[in-house]
Amino acid sequence: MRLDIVTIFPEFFGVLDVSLLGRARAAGVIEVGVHDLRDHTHDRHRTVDDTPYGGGAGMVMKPEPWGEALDALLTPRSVLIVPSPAGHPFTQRQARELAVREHLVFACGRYEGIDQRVVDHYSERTEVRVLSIGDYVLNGGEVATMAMIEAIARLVPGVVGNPESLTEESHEDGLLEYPSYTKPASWRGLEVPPVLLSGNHGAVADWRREQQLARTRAIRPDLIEKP
Ligand SMILES: COc1cccc(Cn2ccc3ccc(-c4cc(N)[nH]n4)cc32)c1
Repeated sequence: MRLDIVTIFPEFFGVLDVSLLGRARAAGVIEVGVHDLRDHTHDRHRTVDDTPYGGGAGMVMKPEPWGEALDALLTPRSVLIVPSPAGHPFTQRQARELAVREHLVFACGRYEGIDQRVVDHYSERTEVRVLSIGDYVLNGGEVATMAMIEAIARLVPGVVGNPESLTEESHEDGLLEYPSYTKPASWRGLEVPPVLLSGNHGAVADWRREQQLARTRAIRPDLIEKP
């Protein structure tokens, strides 16, 4: 898999060399390119934003630098991912879908966002996903991109040491995960649920499923599909 990130803060992504992704890059499983949007400006001030048509507060990112930057990166097999508070929810299902794709290009906006014509233009000629990581507003797309890259990269074969650990996670089966315990069996008067010490694997599996359902009903009833 290749990831390309376009941003006005390329230094933000330096951490990708040390995280989980660092090992994946070292193993050649994932290639990452970080690109400064300002390299695609041609004025003395390297301008990437301007005032919004129709008035209003803040600034909007100009389409021309984005067009030049994305033309240089996108191929017909790419997926262009545009983080936005107005996007479709980024979910574990999205992460699974994107983890098997060949080339992801992340467009990290700032200010009040990117001129809409950029999404409109590329939607005509490639796959574009405008995605939100949650119902809150960040200052730009970089943090959202980092979160999505981590969620996606860990599902790419060869990135995580033990692939089995990926199957029993929250949201993998549509439910929240069960509570986990380790030694000591008793801590500050709190005991590990006895079933987990029983050695009865069937009873443990049943208990864990019950815990998943109870937790999901209590914390995220929206995840339980209505019959
Ligand atoms: C576009 O509308 C906006 C309105 C007010 C501020 C901003 C700031 N901003 C700029 C680019 C950008 C990209 C992503 C996000 C974002 C994503 C999520 N889940 N929250 N926030 C926020 C971004 C944008």
